[in-house]
Amino acid sequence: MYEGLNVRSEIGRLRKVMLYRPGNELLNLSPDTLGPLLFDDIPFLEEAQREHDAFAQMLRDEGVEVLYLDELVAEALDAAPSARGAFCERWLDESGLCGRAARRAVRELLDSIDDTRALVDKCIEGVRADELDLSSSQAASLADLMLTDGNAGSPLVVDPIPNIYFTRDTFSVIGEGVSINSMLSRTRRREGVFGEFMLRYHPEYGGAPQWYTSSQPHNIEGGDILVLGADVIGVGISERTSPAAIDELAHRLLWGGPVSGIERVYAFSIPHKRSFMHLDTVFTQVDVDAFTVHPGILGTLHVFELSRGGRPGSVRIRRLDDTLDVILARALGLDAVRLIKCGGDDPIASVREQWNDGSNTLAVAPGRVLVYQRNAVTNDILAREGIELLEIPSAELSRGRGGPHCMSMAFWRDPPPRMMTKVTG
Ligand SMILES: NC(=[NH2+])NCCC[C@H](N)C(=O)O
Repeated sequence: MYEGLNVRSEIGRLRKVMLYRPGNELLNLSPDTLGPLLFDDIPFLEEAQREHDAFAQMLRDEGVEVLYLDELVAEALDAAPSARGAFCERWLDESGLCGRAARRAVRELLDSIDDTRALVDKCIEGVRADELDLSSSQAASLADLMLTDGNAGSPLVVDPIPNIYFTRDTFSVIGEGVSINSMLSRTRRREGVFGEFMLRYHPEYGGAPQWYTSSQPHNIEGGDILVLGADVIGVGISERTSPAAIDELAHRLLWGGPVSGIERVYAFSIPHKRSFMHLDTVFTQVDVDAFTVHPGILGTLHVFELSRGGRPGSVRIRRLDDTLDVILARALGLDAVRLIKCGGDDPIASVREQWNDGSNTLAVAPGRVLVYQRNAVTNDILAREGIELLEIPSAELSRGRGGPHCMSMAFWRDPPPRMMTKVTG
């Protein structure tokens, strides 16, 4: 049996996590590209790195092994003789480069980098025209000429991949397998290449069962996937995740070849707007029976429960329109859960702090969570509710619109003290 990954809750003691430390890709952001690259501002890189290092150190101090995405990808590329070349070609296919000569020149640039981790980081950083040996005499097409003459309107020939520090999104560990997600935006689809190669070739993590693959046509993003218990997950039907993708993921989890252990999938319909970008911006679990939530989600929700139907291969869908606390209690097999409102009852603090990921927390154990320090109102309330907080400095990291949960992909968690598997009602 495959034994590299194991996540069966959001709160069991965290043993291993994958992060990515923001790098030079943030220096290739410019005011004109912020929109398509899904950033709201340009972070000050040095400070963002200091904050990220503090985040990683807090995790290590909690006994968590911290892995870095670019290091894992480099190890994977070094593990198989043809992997590096195949990776470069796949990355070039996704790069948006059109000219043949430009593509050749970028490939030469990549081939000139000996160290594999430096190659991976270069692919994340983006490529500027002035780094290439590409004069108009070598141009092989109109697309090349536009680049060499500086007519393309940007000094970059390949865009950076700035959202890669949100390691939650491009693939998701569910049980012992992964969902390799199919991202909605062009900029984030390019992140998929890194996870894909890592999960194919890495000596330890390659070969995990795949519950979804990025070649499937429907969009799904990891921020919408919450592993609520050993046999139950929640998925947001959101701007980024389509109901058709949830159908396919659920079918595979419930009926697929390798046994996933998943018996129920709860699909939560959430508004299609930036402050509700993913399910994990709306709520995250902080204790066995407690969640921090965006107050905008209180009220009746449209939720669907997917489970195995009577006939082989069929999926039963039950519509459960109810409030979040009732649905989560049902999903976890508890009599009740506590919902702790981001920003409490203050309408301004609640939207301000939710915008800065006040309800996006990462549990290292039941009742012990990492939060952004800047969300002081929410943090006070969490502390009063008995939650132990580890506060991450967050002036710069938060500008990418993601918090501790988005910035981490759990690889291994111990089972929580009480496995939550029973359906009530
Ligand atoms: N799991 C999350 N909530 N991730 C946040 C991702 C933020 C990123 N700027 C985006 O728009 O895609």
